[in-house]
Amino acid sequence: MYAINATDITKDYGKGEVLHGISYQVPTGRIAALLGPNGAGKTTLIEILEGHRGRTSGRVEVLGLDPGNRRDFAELRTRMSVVLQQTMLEPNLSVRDILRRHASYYPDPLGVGEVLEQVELTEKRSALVKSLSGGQRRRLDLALALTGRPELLFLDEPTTGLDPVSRRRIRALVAGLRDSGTTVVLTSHDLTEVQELADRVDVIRDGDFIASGTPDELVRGSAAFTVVEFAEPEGVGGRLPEGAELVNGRVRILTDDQDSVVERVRSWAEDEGTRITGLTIVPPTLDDAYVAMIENGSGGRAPGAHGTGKSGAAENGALGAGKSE
Ligand SMILES: Nc1ncnc2c1ncn2[C@@H]1O[C@H](COP(=O)(O)OP(=O)(O)OP(=O)(O)O)[C@@H](O)[C@H]1O
Repeated sequence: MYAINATDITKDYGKGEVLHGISYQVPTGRIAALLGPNGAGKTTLIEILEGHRGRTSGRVEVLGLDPGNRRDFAELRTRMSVVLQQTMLEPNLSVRDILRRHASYYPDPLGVGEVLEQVELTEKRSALVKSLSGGQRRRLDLALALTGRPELLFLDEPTTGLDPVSRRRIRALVAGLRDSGTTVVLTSHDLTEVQELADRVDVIRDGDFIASGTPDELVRGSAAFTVVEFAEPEGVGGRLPEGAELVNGRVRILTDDQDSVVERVRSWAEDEGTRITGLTIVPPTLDDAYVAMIENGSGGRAPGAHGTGKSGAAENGALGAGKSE
């Protein structure tokens, strides 16, 4: 079952296509992250899915409804929520009043107490909106989005500007939503957050998908390397293992096969009659993989983990985005 099933979407604002016949699927109850550089087409796609922007061509089903159809859109508004990066709220209303008013727009809203508890803002229920801190304000945005018990939630940079504790709380909240069956579409430039939360990631560039998969699949399939490092051994006269470089007193080797590098380093040390100390092995992160992907184009080391447009989506069961023929 897909919460979102969009095929062959094109968008032309009048100066040529910015989305080139792309397809995008999000299974129900998953957290899907949409990544891409500035101007890639993320907002355009998301707004088409939300029904806030028309498409030039293609088919879109969101919760089984067409957001481009006026009647379907009216129903969708009661079943999905959007949390934008910045929201305008009346500064002189209290948290409680703003939530009460918002609840009146939905057929079966959560109670104000319940939703405040969910976002851990209960102690601020009587506070005015203008008196909230940035993190508290972000939690109020989420509370508003959750009030209508959405089946689908679009979240734009949910934790930007928050302190680490607030960030962790919001991430836990989002993960909890998924666990209770809500589908979440996340746009974030914080790839640690994406790696932690997302069940699947789709990367868009210049209006086409260039990679799709789980965070692990994208990391494994990328051109990003594991970094093997150890302290520069004494008494080796500046000699280093093959492929190594010296960086700030540490010997560094970049590899996509850490086991054979570690083996090679061990036998090198034996031959040199020295000991390896301070060995660290740091696997690539989604951040590394993403940067490699954007800088190198769509090429990767593991075919099938990602690919261009249609092939990436079609060949791997975990994948969902691509360009349809
Ligand atoms: N209203 C508009 N009129 C004309 N062109 C637009 C409009 N909105 C977006 N575009 C163009 O469409 C392309 C995709 O823009 P979009 O905002 O979807 O990218 P994005 O991936 O969300 O970027 P960012 O990360 O910077 O927000 C860009 O070339 C942009 O200039």
